[in-house]
Amino acid sequence: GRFGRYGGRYVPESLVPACQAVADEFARAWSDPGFRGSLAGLLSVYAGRPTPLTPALRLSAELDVTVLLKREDLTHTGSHKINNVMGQALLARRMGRARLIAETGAGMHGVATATAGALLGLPVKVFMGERDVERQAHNVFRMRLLGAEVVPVSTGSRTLKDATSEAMRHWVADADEAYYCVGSVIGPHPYPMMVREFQRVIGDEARRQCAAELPAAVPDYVVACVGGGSNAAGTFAGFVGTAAKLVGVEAEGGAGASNGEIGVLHGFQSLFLQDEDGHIEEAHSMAAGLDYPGVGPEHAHLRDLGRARYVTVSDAEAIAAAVRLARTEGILPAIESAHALAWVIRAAGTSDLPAGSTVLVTLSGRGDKDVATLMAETEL
Ligand SMILES: Cc1ncc(COP(=O)(O)O)c(/C=N/[C@H](C(=O)O)[C@@H](O)C(C)C)c1O
Repeated sequence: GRFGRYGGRYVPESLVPACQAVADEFARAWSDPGFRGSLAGLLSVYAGRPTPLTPALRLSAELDVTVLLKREDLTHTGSHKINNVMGQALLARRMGRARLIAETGAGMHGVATATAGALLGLPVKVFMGERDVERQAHNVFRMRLLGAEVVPVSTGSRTLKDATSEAMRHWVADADEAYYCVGSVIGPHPYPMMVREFQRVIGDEARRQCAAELPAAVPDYVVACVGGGSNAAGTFAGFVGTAAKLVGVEAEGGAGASNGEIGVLHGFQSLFLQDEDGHIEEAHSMAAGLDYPGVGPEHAHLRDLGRARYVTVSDAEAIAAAVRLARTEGILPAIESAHALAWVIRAAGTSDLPAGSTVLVTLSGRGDKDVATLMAETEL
């Protein structure tokens, strides 16, 4: 359960059996063709996979780099979160669990969990920071429409960090009946590895699509935004064995991999924003999905190995990138995904991203939930 020095399982004794039960069942399920077939079937007929790899022709011409967009915004519920939740919900049913617990920040993971609960007939309880309940109201309504109970969390910074802590506290109290559905490559072992495995469908598909469509078969760069890091980990998984350069883009205000120090939170050791006393600091990102003060352990390890590079972009750069994609390609990305594109726009034509390069960018979600934010920030 480790990625180099990172990862592990730093949980209270009372959670060890629950985490081990998930790890054991996942190992069995992941080598069971029946489970794999059920998951692949649902991802196809229900979640809408495979997602397209869309050439952004007008934007590519403007930037003089070839931009290919991996369209996780086109999955059912509108983000990559559905990939992970379908796997975990099937696992929960296989384990005979009676209900699902989840944390959410941007609400997309909460919506995906509520969706899977409705599909499989499992009650869902989603913990969400009060600040996020306000700024992602669109998704709170969707969760409730889908039959989930949304529990506002009013402790701490009232965002994702506190929602995750509250969800884990609740799981301790209900570990026999409830299954904790983690939304990113964070948490105690096996979650970071398991969520990466559920999300690697992004990278595995993209690898095949690049092999079919690119003369070089592999893009020069693979870029994805990083909150906890699951859409990036899934995308990178398809290319880590190739020569493609991997770039994770964090929010300036929530950059665990870029600005963090080693620490422990939410059951795992990784890189977290912390003060000199080792207290985990609050993240400050306009993007609720990136508003996390740490990063998944696999990314911390990839950074240490030098196999992936982690950069940050500002709120303003992300907003400008979202509007630019809308106007050059007719695609309104989630503000989280716009962070990945913002780095491509900044770097295009420089030694970081030379003219003529081919770059694959994962669009982790669609921007419906962010329309109010974008309208408020943009003179239209
Ligand atoms: C559209 C979209 N794109 C990217 C992210 C960042 O999550 P990762 O892919 O796990 O880094 C997110 C994260 N969303 C989570 C959520 O909706 O609850 C997030 O807030 C937490 C699960 C970490 C997202 O919604």
